[in-house]
Amino acid sequence: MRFRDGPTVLEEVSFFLQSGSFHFLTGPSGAGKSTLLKIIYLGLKPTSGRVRLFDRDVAGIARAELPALRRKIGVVFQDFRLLGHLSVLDNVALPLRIAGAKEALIRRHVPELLDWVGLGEHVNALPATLSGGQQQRVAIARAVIGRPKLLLADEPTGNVDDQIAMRLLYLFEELNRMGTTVMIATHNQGLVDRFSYPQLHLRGGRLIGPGGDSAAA
Ligand SMILES: Nc1ncnc2c1ncn2[C@@H]1O[C@H](COP(=O)(O)OP(=O)(O)OP(=O)(O)O)[C@@H](O)[C@H]1O
Repeated sequence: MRFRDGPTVLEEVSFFLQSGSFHFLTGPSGAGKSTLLKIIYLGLKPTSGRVRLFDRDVAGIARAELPALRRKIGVVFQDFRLLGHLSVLDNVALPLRIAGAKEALIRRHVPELLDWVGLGEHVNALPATLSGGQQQRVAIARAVIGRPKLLLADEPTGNVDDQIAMRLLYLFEELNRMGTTVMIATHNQGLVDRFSYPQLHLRGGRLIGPGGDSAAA
């Protein structure tokens, strides 16, 4: 993967995420973690190579199919991408509303989840009135509320203290137990080491597996 005339950012990155698996994507800042997540989310087209998503070669996917495919993916970007004119509750409810969920279910589940991520007192707030760490948790709640097939989270604990970071990891574990494939990009090695999930480690644009071998998972 290259950006215009820049250097190669990802090279010979090859791996397979088993459905229902949980992986950490680690590596130093600038290693290409965000770029890889964006490629998986089909937000970036790699300059070479092939991507298969949900057993389909993405090269054969029509642009019109992308929204439906992306709805199967919960994603937490580093810039959160919250809708500024909607309350916290309405931001988090969005995937459920798009999926046609009943309002009564939304009113029950969304506040419950917001409570779990420590935002129970902010359900009616607008995102701009929250701190960065709080906005990040809104983005996380929105990513998990619809129980996606795949969860991609980019530094989801980057702006919170240790206690909340563990709570968020438990949330991802719970989602994984219910069948979601999870991939968490982070350079918080201390947090990663508290869990025994496999790590895909990016260094110099290449993937180093748990045993130090190139690629494969
Ligand atoms: N849109 C872009 N245009 C040009 N270069 C880019 C672009 N996006 C990323 N890069 C470059 O690609 C490399 C990898 O960036 P990326 O954001 O994927 O790293 P990262 O591992 O996620 O880093 P961090 O942990 O700091 O978020 C960096 O050298 C970055 O400058």
